Amino acid sequence: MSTNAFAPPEAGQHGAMPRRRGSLRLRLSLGVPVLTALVVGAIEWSLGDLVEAADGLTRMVWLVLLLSATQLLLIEALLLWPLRRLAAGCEAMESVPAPLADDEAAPAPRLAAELERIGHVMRRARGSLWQQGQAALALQRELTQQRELLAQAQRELAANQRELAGMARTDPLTGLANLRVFDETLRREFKRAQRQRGLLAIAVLDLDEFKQFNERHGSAAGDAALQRVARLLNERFKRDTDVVARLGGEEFVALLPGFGMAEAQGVLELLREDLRALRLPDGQGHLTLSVGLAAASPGHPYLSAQALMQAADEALYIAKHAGRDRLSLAA
Ligand SMILES: Nc1nc2c(ncn2[C@@H]2O[C@H](COP(=O)(O)OP(=O)(O)OP(=O)(O)O)[C@@H](O)[C@H]2O)c(=O)[nH]1
Repeated sequence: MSTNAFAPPEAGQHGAMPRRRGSLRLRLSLGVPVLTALVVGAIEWSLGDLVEAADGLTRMVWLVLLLSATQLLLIEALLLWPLRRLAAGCEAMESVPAPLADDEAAPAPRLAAELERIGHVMRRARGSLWQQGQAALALQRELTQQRELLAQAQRELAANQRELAGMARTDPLTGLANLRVFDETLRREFKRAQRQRGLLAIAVLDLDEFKQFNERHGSAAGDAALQRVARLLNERFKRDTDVVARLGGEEFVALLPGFGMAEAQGVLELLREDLRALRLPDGQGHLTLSVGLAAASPGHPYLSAQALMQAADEALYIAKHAGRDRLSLAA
């Protein structure tokens, strides 16, 4: 039996097992009587005279002893010895295999090559993982940049929306409220004045002969002049309730809640003085204003906001036709 209990079975060994079991049975059933008879015969033949001389009982005892000894030997040889080998084999299979001796380590070169191959695959896998990690980091950086760009775009969009909303309510050249805002405010303040039996004045202001100014000094100078007049208006009408707007071209309007004709007239005269004092660039001379003023009060009511506005417009028309650079009061 091999010392290596884990050695693979030799070819055909499994197939031979049933035959070996059959052979054992044959040996036990046929071999034992036959061999016993042969052994007894041989002994009787070799001890012939001695056996012949013995009496019947002694001969019988002798034969029984011989048979028993022979059968014991045969059972030992044919049955017990194979069983012992089998038991030894099973014990060897259950025990821990002994380490391979150096001369038994034949697969070492193959094992080393396999380990080398596995190491190579693991190094490649590690390199691939590192590359994927780098790619993920680059993607993360890109994502952060895109987020910053998106946040920047959102800020710009919000600013643009505010600007657009502002543009919808303001005159782009002067920054004053536009006609739409003025109309809303006029309707609101007129109703309030009616409700509270308060005062409400409207002044329509128009620069005189601005066409000539543009022709002499250019439209850029005209734009700058319009901006300076707008600043004067803002400075002069600076109460929270005052609203100054550009109606278009060189025409402006001031809505003065709580002011009657006298108060509004006083402020407008100051404004005309401001304009006279305004220093324009060399050679541009000075600007003058024509103003039409109308005021609603409990003693002088108007039917509607439009009627009040129309009265101020008519007063302006009178001021223009009276020679310009003056303030005209609505009747
Ligand atoms: N530079 C500049 N000029 C403008 C603007 N809007 C209108 N104007 C000019 O203002 C002038 C207005 O001319 P008119 O309506 O005849 O009025 P005016 O010359 O002031 O004459 P009166 O009002 O009768 O005194 C025109 O020449 C327009 O081109 C603007 O935003 N910028």
